[in-house]
Amino acid sequence: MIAAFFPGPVVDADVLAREVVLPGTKGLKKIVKEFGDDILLPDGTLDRKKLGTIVFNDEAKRKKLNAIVHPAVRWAMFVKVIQHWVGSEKYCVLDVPLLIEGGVWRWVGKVVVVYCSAELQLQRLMLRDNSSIDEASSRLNSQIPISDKVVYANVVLDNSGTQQELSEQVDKFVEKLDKEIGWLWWLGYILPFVSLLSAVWVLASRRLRKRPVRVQKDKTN
Ligand SMILES: CC(C)(COP(=O)(O)OP(=O)(O)OC[C@H]1O[C@@H](n2cnc3c(N)ncnc32)[C@H](O)[C@@H]1O)[C@@H](O)C(=O)NCCC(=O)NCCS
Ligand SMILES: Nc1ncnc2c1ncn2[C@@H]1O[C@H](COP(=O)(O)OP(=O)(O)OP(=O)(O)O)[C@@H](O)[C@H]1O
Repeated sequence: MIAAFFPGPVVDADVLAREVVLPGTKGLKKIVKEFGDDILLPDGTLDRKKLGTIVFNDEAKRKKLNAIVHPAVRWAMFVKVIQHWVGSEKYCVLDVPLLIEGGVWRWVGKVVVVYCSAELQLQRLMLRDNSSIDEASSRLNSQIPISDKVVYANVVLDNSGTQQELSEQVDKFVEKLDKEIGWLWWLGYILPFVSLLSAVWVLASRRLRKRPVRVQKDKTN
C-alpha cells in the first residue's frame, strides 16, 4: 500500500516473489521437486493457497520454500535497483515484508517501518485476505513481531490512523529525504565512484552494527 503514496519507483518483493515462480521458471520446478506435483493447479500454475496453508503451519517447510524463492527474489531486486540507478532515479523504495528476517535490511540506505499495533495488524490482514483469525495469525507468526522490526528502523511511520494520515507522513519523509540527498545525488551520478563510496560506507556501517538484542529468533531463515 505504501507504494501508492510514494512518488518514486517501488520495487515490490511480493510481486517479484510471484514472478520467480511462474510456469517455466526454475523456481517453480524446484518447488514441485520439493512439494510434489500436487502443489500445481490444473493449468500448471502454483496453487498458492495450498502452499500457503502448508508453509505457514510448518516452519521446516517454510524454510525450504524460502531457500528456493528468496535468492531469486534478492537477485531480481538487485537488478531492478541497478535499472533504476541507470535510469537516473534518486532513490527507490524496496517494499519487502521480510526485510529484517531475510537480512536485506543490511543492504539498504534507510530502513522504514510502517507501524501499527499487532492487534490492528491482525484485524487488517483478516479484512484484506478475508481470512480467519487462525489463518491470519499463522502468517503473522511466521514473521518477527512488528514491535521487534521497529528496533531496526531509521524511520518509523505510524499507521495507526487513517490512510490519509499515513500519506501525509510519507510526503514529509520524502521532503526530508530530498533535502538530505540534495546535490550529492548529481555528483554521484556524474562521478560513479562517489556513489560507490557512499554505498560502501552505508553497507560497512550497517554490517558493523550488531543485531538489536530484542530480536532473539530469526523465524524465516
Ligand atoms: C506461500 C505463498 C505461496 C502464499 O501465497 P499467497 O498468494 O497466499 O500470499 P502472498 O504471496 O501474497 O503473501 C502475502 C504475505 O504473506 C507474508 N509472507 C509470504 N511469504 C512469507 C514467508 N515465507 N515467511 C513469512 N511471511 C511470508 C508476507 O507478509 C506477504 O506479503 C507465498 O507467500 C510465497 O511464495 N512465499 C514465499 C516467498 C516469500 O517469502 N515472499 C515474501 C516476500 S519475498
Ligand atoms: N491506515 C489504514 N487504515 C485502514 N486500512 C489500512 C491502513 N493501512 C493499511 N490498511 C489495510 O491493511 C491491509 C494490509 O496492508 P498492506 O497490504 O499494505 O500491508 P503489507 O505490510 O504490504 O502486507 P504484506 O506484508 O502482507 O505484503 C490492506 O488491506 C490495507 O488496505
